[in-house]
Amino acid sequence: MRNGGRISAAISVLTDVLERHQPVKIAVRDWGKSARYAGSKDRAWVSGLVLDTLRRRNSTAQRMGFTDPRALVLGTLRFVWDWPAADIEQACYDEHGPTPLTNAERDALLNASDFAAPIHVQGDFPEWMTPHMERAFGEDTVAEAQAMAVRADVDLRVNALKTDTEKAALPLNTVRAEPSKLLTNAFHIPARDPTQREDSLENIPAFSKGWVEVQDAGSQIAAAAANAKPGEQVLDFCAGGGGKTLALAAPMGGKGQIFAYDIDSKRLSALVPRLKRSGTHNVQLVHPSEGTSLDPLVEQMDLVFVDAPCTGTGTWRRRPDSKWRVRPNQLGKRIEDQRGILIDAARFVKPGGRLLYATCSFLIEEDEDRVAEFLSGDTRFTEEDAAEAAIASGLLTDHGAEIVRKYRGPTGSVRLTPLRASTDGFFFAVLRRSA
Ligand SMILES: C[S@@+](CC[C@H](N)C(=O)[O-])C[C@H]1O[C@@H](n2cnc3c(N)ncnc32)[C@H](O)[C@@H]1O
Repeated sequence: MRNGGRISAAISVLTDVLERHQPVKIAVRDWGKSARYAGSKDRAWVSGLVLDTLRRRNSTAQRMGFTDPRALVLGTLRFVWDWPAADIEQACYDEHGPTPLTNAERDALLNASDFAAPIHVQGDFPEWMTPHMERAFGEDTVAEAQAMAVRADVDLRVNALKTDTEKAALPLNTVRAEPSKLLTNAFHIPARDPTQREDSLENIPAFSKGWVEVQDAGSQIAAAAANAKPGEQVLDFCAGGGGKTLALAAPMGGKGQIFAYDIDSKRLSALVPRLKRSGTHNVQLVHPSEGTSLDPLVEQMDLVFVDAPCTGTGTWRRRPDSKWRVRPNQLGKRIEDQRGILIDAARFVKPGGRLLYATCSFLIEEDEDRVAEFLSGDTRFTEEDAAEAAIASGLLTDHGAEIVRKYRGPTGSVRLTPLRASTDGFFFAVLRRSA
């Protein structure tokens, strides 16, 4: 496809996302079905342009003076992809390209000067979130938010059940993976350019052999802070697709037991092939819909891991559409969920055991507030130093240790962000039940 046709496709996909509230993946898939002539490179290009447009939606709208999908896509080409205005004008004359630029659009594209704007525009986040963002980040709000408005890097966790970092390094050369700066058992791949054709990570042999798993370094560090040990009894209470389950299983070396539970049984099914690929044999799935029950596990667990459902604000780099979908009432609903889940999950911790609370949200309302409220209602638990717990796993590099100590809050929990650590936004706290 010529670029003009791709730009038209991006405008139509973005219209579906913004006006019909379709997730980007679905909207691109639907467009791909109707555009049989489009190859995988075209789909990556269109999807990349739509995602970048969503990442910088507010600031691009401000520069363009319009908020419609066409203005946003054209503005992204100019202000995010750095296309000269003349190239955008030219692409409009390609076969299937968008209609020619209006004078107002041309003026906006030619005027690339800096602009003064409120912080939700500078930081490209929904206006209603301003007080929440400022509560979490204070004067760093714009810088933190801007670091969430770029493409995400990709991290790979080396699966100790199958290989080690040294052996995994060679086959990972093909995907430009570099050793992680934060973790000794991980690799880091700089954000991919959607205009370049690159191998899908899931097609590389190291992935299909179960040597590596795609997992953000923030998520890996939260799992490290749980310090799951061989022989322990572990409950992954919100196991979902099992990212944390697998990361907890690796240091256990097949000894002990992990119970993977999720209220949504369907989500657990994604875990089955992942367990097989990773060579993990000590995980039992607990499906609420199949009548299996957690009751026998009450007060029996050395470790209960709560990867709580949340607004997912920490993943805005990867899922920029979710940034514009989050609403105050959803935040309220998530807080209610987190409150109930913490109380429920705590029942399974044995005396002396630990409860790890994690979210992929940077909102204090979903993080520190929830931990503080839980602790005030259950005085058997006290908070420990989550940074030192992560370091004790032996999985952090010196730099990783420095980062978790630097971003440890006054009560011991840790919040990582793209700006602070080049990770997703991730929060984790370690709570210990008295013996
Ligand atoms: C952040 S996701 C978990 C991601 C997963 N741990 C991973 O690493 O891939 C949160 C999960 O909590 C589950 N959940 C929501 N409410 C729950 C509840 N009351 N009890 C248990 N799980 C719940 C959701 O179905 C969702 O899969």
